Amino acid sequence: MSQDTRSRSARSSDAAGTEVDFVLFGALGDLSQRKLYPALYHLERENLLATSTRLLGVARQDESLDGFKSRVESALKQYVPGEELDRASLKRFLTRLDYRCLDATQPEGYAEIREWRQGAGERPMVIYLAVGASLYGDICRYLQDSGSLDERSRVVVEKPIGYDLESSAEINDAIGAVFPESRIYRIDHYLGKETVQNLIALRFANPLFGTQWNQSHISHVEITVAEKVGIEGRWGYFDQAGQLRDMVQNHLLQLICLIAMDPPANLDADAIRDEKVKVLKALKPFTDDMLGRDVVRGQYIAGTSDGVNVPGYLEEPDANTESHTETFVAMKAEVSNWRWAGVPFYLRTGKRMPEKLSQIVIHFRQQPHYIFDPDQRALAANKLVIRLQPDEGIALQVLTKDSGLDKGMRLRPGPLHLDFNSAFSKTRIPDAYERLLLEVMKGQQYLFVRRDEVEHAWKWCDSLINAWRERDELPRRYPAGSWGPVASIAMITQDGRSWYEDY
Ligand SMILES: NC(=O)C1=CN([C@@H]2O[C@H](COP(=O)(O)OP(=O)(O)OC[C@H]3O[C@@H](n4cnc5c(N)ncnc54)[C@H](OP(=O)(O)O)[C@@H]3O)[C@@H](O)[C@H]2O)C=CC1
Ligand SMILES: O=C1O[C@H](COP(=O)(O)O)[C@@H](O)[C@H](O)[C@H]1O
Repeated sequence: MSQDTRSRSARSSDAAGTEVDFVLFGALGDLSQRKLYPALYHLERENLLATSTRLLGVARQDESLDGFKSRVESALKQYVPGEELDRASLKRFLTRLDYRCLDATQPEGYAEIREWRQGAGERPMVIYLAVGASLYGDICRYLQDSGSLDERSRVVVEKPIGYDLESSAEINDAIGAVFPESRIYRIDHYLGKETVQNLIALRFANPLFGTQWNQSHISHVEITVAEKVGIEGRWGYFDQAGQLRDMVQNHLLQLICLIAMDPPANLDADAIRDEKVKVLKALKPFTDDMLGRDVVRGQYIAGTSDGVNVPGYLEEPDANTESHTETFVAMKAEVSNWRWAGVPFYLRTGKRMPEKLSQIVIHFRQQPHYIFDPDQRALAANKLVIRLQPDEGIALQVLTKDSGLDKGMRLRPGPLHLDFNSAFSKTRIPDAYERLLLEVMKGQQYLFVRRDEVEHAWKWCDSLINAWRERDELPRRYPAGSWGPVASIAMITQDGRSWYEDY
């Protein structure tokens, strides 16, 4: 028996307590194919799905059960690396599947779900809404009216919830009319990423950082979430959203929360979420004078990606040639509280950048009195680089003496580096959705976003969106394959700083 197989069978008991049935709305959509089936397959392979667990796929297309299974199998072949796709696990996974064609906006079809659940015994039902947020309210209501739910049913909803504070409140009200907050799981998949989880461990398990984590010791924080991809056939959705709603309102603000929050009293979901809400409330609202100076919007034009010519945003399939939607945003944010006053949080995120890179850089302040070579003064500060993807890891840049007889006391910056892949090479780093689905099955909410978090995040983003609208601010152009508009570099250099570039 290989070590891998042994460790998988050793874990088979872990599935205890996770018996659920999944009902997946949006079962033929992009998210299900690319993320949800691969994640569930991996849980299957790791023996983390209870034997009794079943999955009912729901979508509008008329599809036979065999047809559905073969579409799921194709998705797995496409999105799971060949060496991780084994026959036995695949077969087990496919036998769990069932499919119903129904239009979620029509109440009649929901009796099928109630019937499918008959005989499920004590297994709670997890309803995963991988459909547009405008359908969430109807689906919850019709599930309830059809008698498909009980007091253990849980609902998982995808981001973005709404378009602004008002629309998100309407959607949350509609979900909340059926499910209590304790059974609503709002996904932000960044919270399931390994290194994001590690932020909590790093900050609150290491006294070294605990004492340094404030404005007395940190000069500024950078967060870069660069995507190499463009719109990938999602123009219809993306053009209504833009990068601010698609990425900043959720993923980047969650990262700020985890960096900036005070230590929670314990690891309970609400203890963590209470602290995150305090950060969101402390975000300094945008004022008119900050717009030109501290915020840059961009939209990509044609350029190259890996040496191949790629179209601009306005030339993508389905594009509207008049669109002013941003595909890039950079900004200087501030958390106005005791711990962080005066510490800029520089954020940037965009599509069609030169590479896929998500990282946080914490820049520590320099020593109050400097005694080394004056030419090296700019080097003399520690940086903590937290790499979310690719190559998950954490590196602390420290200064040591350059070795050699002729070097005197010259400084050399170098990393104390923890590379997750080599340090923990026996363990595959699970995808965020695997962890999140597992937590839903266990009924644990600490990696999910509470309603007030979503709403405070919208409130802050709305202030910026309204300001853009009032000023009729157009996005600046940047070529695909570049790091965004030149103005995003000027935004940080005006403060005597630069984006960290040791990729
Ligand atoms: N794709 C992604 O990478 C991400 C997506 N999300 C969110 O996930 C959700 C799904 O996105 P995505 O998978 O991209 O969307 P797609 O458009 O690819 O898929 C939508 C799915 O919903 C089904 N559907 C639509 N309307 C109905 C209806 N009236 N009744 C029943 N089924 C319906 C479609 O069924 P049919 O095919 O039969 O029409 C299809 O299976 C959205 O909320 C999105 O914002 C969040 C993060 C990332
Ligand atoms: O939620 C979303 O995230 C993806 C980026 O996720 P990542 O895990 O690949 O960093 C983004 O492409 C998509 O537009 C957005 O909706």
